[in-house]
Amino acid sequence: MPIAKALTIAGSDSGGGAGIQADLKTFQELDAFGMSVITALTAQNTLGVHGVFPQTLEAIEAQLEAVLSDIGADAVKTGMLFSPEIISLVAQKLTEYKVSNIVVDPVMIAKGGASLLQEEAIRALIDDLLPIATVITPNLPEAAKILGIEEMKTLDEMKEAAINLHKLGPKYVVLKGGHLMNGPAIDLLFDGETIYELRTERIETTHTHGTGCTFAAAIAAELAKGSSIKSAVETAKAFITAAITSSLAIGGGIGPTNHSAYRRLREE
Ligand SMILES: Nc1ncnc2c1ncn2[C@@H]1O[C@H](COP(=O)(O)OP(=O)(O)O)[C@@H](O)[C@H]1O
Ligand SMILES: Cc1ncc(COP(=O)(O)O)c(N)n1
Repeated sequence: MPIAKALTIAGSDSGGGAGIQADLKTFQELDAFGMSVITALTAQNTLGVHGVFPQTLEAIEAQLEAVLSDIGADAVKTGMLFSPEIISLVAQKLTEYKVSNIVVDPVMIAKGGASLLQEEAIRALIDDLLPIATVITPNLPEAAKILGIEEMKTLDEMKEAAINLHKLGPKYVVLKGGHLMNGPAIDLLFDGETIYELRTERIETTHTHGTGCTFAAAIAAELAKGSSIKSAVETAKAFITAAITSSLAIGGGIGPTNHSAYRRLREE
C-alpha cells in the first residue's frame, strides 16, 4: 500500500501543542506522511501567544507549489490562515491542484484570547474556502462568527447551526461542542441529510491547548488513508479523547494534549 500523504497549511506554534506541530504529530501517530506549509510563525507557549509573524504571500505560494507540484497530497488540513489574501491564495492553489480531501478548521482565536485571523478575513473564508471544503470543523464561537449569530448554548441550537453551515457549501460539517458548558463533549456530523452525534464524557482538565488542531488533523489523516467521513470523524474523536485524557501539565498555563496516547491505548 502506498503511504497516505497529508498536508497541513497552518501556523507554527513554538510551544508544540497546536498548529503545524500538533498536525504533524497527529499525522505521524495515524500513519500518514506529514507535510507542511507554514502561513505564520507564532511565538507561543502554554501562557499564550506572544507574537504573530505572518509569512509573505510569496513564501506561502512557494511552499504550496513545492509540495503540490511534486509530492501531492491525499488530504489537506487548513488551520490558522490569518489574512484574506492568504485564504484566497490557498483556495486558488487547492483548486488548481484538484486536491480532493480538504479539511478546513476555521481557526480564529487561540485559547488564551489572541486573534489568529483578521476580522476582515471571515468574508474570504466564507466566499473562497468553505465552498471547496470537504469538511469544516468549527468550534461553537467560530460557527457563530461565520453565521453571524449568538453563540449556541443548546444541542438543538447546535443542530440548526450545523444545517446552516452546510448551506455555505462544504460537503460535510463537523460542529465541535467542546465549548458547550458542562455535560458531555458532543460533536455533530452533518452530511446534508442526517445529523450524527458523537458523545464522550467531559474530561475535567484545563490542559486542552491544541484540541481543535489535533482533531481536524486526525480527520485529515484518516481521509488521506481512504476512510469514509463517518469513520474518519469517529477515529478523530477517539484520538482526541485519548489525547485529552492524558494531556500534559507542562508549562505554567494551558498545557497541550498528549498526541501519543491513542497509539499507546491501542498497543495495550
Ligand atoms: N473537556 C473535554 N472533554 C472531552 N472532550 C473534549 C473536551 N474539550 C474538548 N473536547 C473535544 O475536543 C475536540 C475539540 O473541541 P473544541 O474544544 O470544541 O475545539 P477547539 O479546540 O477548536 O476550541 C472536540 O471533539 C471536543 O468534543
Ligand atoms: C498556530 C496556532 N494555530 C491554532 C491554534 C488554536 O489552538 P486550539 O486548537 O487550541 O484552538 C493556536 N493556538 N496556534
